[in-house]
Amino acid sequence: MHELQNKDWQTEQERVHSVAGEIDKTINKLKKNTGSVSSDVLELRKTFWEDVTVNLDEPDDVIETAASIKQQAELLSERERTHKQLAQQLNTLERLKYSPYFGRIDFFEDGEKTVDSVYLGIASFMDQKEENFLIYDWRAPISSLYYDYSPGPAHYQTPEGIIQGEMQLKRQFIIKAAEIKGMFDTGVTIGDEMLQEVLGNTASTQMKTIVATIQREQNAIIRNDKNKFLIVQGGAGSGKTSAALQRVAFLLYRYRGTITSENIMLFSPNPLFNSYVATVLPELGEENMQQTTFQEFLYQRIGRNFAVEDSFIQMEYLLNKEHDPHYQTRINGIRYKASLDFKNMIDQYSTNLSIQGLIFRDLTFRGDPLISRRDIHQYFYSLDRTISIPNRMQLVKEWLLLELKRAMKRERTRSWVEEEVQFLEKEDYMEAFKRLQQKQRFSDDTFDDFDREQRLLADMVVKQKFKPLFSIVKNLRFIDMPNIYLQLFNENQEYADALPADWDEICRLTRNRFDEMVMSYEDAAPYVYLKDLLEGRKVNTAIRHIFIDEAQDYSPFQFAYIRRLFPYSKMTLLGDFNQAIFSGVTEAETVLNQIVVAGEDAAAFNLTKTYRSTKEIVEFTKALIPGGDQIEPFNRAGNKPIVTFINKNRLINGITEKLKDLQTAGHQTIAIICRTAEESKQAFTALNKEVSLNLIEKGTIVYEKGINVVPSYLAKGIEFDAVILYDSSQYNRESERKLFYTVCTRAMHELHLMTTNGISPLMKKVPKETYLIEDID
Ligand SMILES: Nc1ncnc2c1ncn2[C@@H]1O[C@H](COP(=O)(O)OP(=O)(O)OP(=O)(O)O)[C@@H](O)[C@H]1O
Repeated sequence: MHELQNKDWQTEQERVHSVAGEIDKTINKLKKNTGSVSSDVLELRKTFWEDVTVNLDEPDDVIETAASIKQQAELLSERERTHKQLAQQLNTLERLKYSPYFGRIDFFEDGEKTVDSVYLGIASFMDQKEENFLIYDWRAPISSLYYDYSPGPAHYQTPEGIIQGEMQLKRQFIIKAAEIKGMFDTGVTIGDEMLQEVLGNTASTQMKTIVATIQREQNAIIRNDKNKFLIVQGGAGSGKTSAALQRVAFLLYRYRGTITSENIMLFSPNPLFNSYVATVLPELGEENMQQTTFQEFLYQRIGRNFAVEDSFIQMEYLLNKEHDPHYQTRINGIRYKASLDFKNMIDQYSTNLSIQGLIFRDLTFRGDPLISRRDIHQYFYSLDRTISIPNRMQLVKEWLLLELKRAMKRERTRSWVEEEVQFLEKEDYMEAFKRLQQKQRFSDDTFDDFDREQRLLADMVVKQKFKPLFSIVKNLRFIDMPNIYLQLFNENQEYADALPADWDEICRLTRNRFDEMVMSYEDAAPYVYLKDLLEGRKVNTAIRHIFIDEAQDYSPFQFAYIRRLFPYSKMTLLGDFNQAIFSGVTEAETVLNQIVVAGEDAAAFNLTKTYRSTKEIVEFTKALIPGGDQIEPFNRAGNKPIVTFINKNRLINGITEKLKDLQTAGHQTIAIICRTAEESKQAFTALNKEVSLNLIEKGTIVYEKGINVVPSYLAKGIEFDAVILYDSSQYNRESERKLFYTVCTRAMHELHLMTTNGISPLMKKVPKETYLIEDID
């Protein structure tokens, strides 16, 4: 380091110490406040009832008591809120004290006399007089200069307009425990050195923030506040998920006061991924957004009677059951049910249902029909046709509830009731006695009392027996949804202009599955969509921004469904059509390669630089996919991928040896990726005798450092230091190319492909110089 640098380093280090000292002062002040607020909260909780005047003598007193309780509760919740905010602030300050900032820019604004030095960190921090920013939040308008420009002319956007000027310096820091560990003045992009440092680290089982090294193309996605729809296509490891999460943080900052983490929802591929990304926002001092998986979201709407398949069961079928006689029909069905054509068919069908064709269920009581499906049908279609179907369903519901009440009255005097009363438990008698007492209906005449009690007990018996019927009616389960849905699967149906060639077969297969009470994954969204059209479902107005990660796994139909439920929400879709592993097998359309938001306020982004894997791994993986030459690796060196020929009998031994070598080389998260869940289980059982490892299954919520055995489709979205493909020769169908690409791109530093049956045909076009061959057969 030459002298100037040395001097700079010293000056910067002094500033870090001084800022950390200031932060410390604020922390101490805040701690005192927090202390008093938390003792307020404790005290309020303890004395809650002492401070409330409870008097229930007169109606007026009751009202006053209620008001007094409400006031006390409001006071407590206000204090609790303050406490939470203070705790959050303290948390952020502690982080700032450890590492106050990661970047500095010197900006000479046009028309000003002095240069501003702007230091960027995860949150803003002002001096004690609250006059100057010692740290700027990375999301502040001026901070975008850091991500968008290298020294030279630069400008940034503020709500008031564009600010022009010249950037004179751009500097990056690595600061830990208030000590500068690294400092780089950067030229063109955000420091190669810094990225090298970050990306060269070992993989973590939780995703990390990238605020210090966000790249310009990523910044454009993160800060976009103009468009309703953002569609991001990006290669494996190009930072789509990272961009999504930093964008959440940006939106929370940009719209603070109007939206909170409660108003943002992320759809992610599985629960494991949910927990993988869960630490990013808290690291940035923000609360996590709402997280869900599409399945979870959908399945709340399907009755409990069905065995509901998830996308993983579907995937297992697609990978394992190639020789099933219905395989091709199922695939054709999946493809059609993913399309907007099918949605149009359902729309047409539902319009027709307004006039005719709805099917209802009998309401039966003690084995006899109480209200027949025909009566319900008649009642429904006697209602004014201009009333929407959901509104007519509500009217039917009200009518049925009345009918049930009438029927209940009739039943009370029937002999079965009297019989049942005999068998009531002692507790039921006590209950009846209590109720009579409450109603003060006991008279002096004990004979009358006996009669009254009997009537009340009869009431109780009847009510109990009618309870399930009331629940059916209230939940609209008198609509025979499965059969209404199945009516679509009719060879002569007329709701679509063009049907798939083997429509008859698709109909048969769909009906058979329903007969077995199995809801296939491809039917779930269409079924719920139709159900919503008939029953009505309130649209969600609380969610203002939706993020869909791994968007390539959503069909246009599923996306249309999500849009219908969140009509007021802005949406960011991120995905990679080369990782469309489900539609890779079925060739169904995905939301990413069909323009589902054509003609709307949408912006498209294409991320071609990739950061996860070493240059050598990327050179290999990009040759696996069409158009892969556009993918540009970040320049980080490592070993070439190794293809290992091995006899099937020796596979477990061979992998065990590799695992030992990889651990010796310091790799902390190692994945053995198998093609299916079945293969994962076998591999796990065999390897578990040799080394300590974990098995990841579809219900797995967190994964640990160490060695993990994981089925291909569950590895998506996450990354490992080293990846061993259990048997790469098994990826041999063209339809599994995307799956093969997805699993190979999970590796950050090392990729090993075991093969028991020659080189996978999917590697035909991969240049030989991009990998090494090892033969331990
Ligand atoms: N600007 C950046 N600075 C530092 N690291 C980055 C940056 N962008 C991406 N990365 C890192 O690259 C890796 C891949 O990022 P991420 O998972 O967001 O990519 P992705 O596009 O969602 O990948 P995939 O489609 O394969 O799931 C992560 O380790 C992430 O931290």
